[in-house]
Amino acid sequence: MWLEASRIMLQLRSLQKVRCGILTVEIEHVDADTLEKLEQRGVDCEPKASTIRIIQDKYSQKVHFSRHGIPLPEFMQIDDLESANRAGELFGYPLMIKSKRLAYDGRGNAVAKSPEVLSSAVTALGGYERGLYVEKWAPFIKELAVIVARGRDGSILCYPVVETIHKDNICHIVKAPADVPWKVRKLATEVAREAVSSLEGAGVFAVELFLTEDGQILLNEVAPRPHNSGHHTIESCYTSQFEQHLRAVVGLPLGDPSMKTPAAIMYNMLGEDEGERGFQLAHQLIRRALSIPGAAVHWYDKPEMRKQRKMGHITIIGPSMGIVEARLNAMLTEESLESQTAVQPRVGIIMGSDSDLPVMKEAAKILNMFNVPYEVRIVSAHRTPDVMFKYAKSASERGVQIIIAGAGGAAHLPGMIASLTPLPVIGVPVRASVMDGLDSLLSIVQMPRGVPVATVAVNNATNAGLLAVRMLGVADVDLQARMSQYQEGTRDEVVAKAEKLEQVGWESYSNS
Ligand SMILES: Nc1cncn1[C@@H]1O[C@H](COP(=O)(O)O)[C@@H](O)[C@H]1O
Repeated sequence: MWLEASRIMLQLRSLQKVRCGILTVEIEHVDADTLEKLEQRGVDCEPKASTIRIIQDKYSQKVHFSRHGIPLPEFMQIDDLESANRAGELFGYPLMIKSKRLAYDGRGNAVAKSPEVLSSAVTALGGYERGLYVEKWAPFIKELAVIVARGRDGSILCYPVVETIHKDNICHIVKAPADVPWKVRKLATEVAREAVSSLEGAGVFAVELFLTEDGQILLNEVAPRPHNSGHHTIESCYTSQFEQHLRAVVGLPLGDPSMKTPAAIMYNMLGEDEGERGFQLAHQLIRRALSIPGAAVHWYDKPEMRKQRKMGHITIIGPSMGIVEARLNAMLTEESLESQTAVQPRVGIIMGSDSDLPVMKEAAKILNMFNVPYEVRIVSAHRTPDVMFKYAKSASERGVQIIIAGAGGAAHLPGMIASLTPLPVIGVPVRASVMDGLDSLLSIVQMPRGVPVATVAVNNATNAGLLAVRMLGVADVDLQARMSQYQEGTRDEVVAKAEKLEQVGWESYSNS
């Protein structure tokens, strides 16, 4: 049974497009035979009554979640103008009016900015008969989403929290991971996990959330299926949401949901125009995407092109969010990628003054030797504190992975930089004109607990460069192999010198 299940899963995995609901495997381009086999193998191909109610009726979904104590915007059902007005008085305006059923991609939602426009907003949604409810306006600063996988045995795994950026109520861009503090990511994951734990069924669920200004996470809704906010996982995670869904439904162990690349952006290709013109515009974008590093194009091959219709998506992955954003801009603006990402340094070499350059250039020489891209800047903690602040804050976003900071005298630069960035900082005490560099050494090495600076010997920027290469080597097998080679080289040099000393004796060795 197990082998058969994995065989079916592998067969299904190779399919381009799989659409599933909870315990529903609705697969396009798959012969009835495979579906029959799934059923034979115990996969329910019909949704369960208890879960379908939650899927189809969003009001019931909200009632369900509020009963389970999941944080939600306040909501209530409206059946006529009287109850709608009552809701307006209770929640205030703007008031979010939602259709209970068939609401997706911005459809089935309307905003009433004042009591006067309540009726027209309701009419636009198809009237009270359609089944409506209202929600208190959630003053969110970001929309987040978490794909949660739940196995047949109830095991649960969460994908990284993403930020979804909407345009005209339609998902436009998904950024993975979301640029929010760690504690917000943790809270969002907890809320998503709780919401899915309260449901029945196996599969992947997309949990859409609001982040409010005061750091609260509110649940917006749960889509019980693979979702647009999880498309990036195809390229960016060890297990894509589609494979995960099949694993969950078939009853196999869930796969690793973590990201295998530091950053990803999913861009939805929406129809820009009707018909042929729309196809031409989409194909121009695809052409540009094909020249962008890390970009993967997914075209859904829908027969008809309509304005604002999702026709496909493009996922771009890369070593940092800043770099992925630059790639996206290059794709959308037709500017050359070089002008957007002229330098993609992995190491930043900074120093307090140009007088430090004769020492600090040795770090650059090492990075040259190992072909590690770097940038060199003069940033003074005392003379240009604002530049220092900006540099430290933007470094990680721009793809810098390690900062080597050198300074002399009251050498506060490495420590201050370390306090402003989560990146590792290597400090180089530069010997200034007095005290033989002891002042610089102590200023850099005596950091308070909680803010580490890896301090090398006075004036030894060579070691700072080598340490940076070793750090990068942890996740770069090529670089690590080259480091071993370098170490062998230094060893051979010493052995050769020792042999020579033995052969010629110390006197002629010192004179040579
Ligand atoms: N501590 C400090 C703050 N800003 C610059 N420095 C350091 O002061 C020393 C002397 O700098 P200058 O030669 O520009 O006077 C340099 O080592 C430089 O890193």
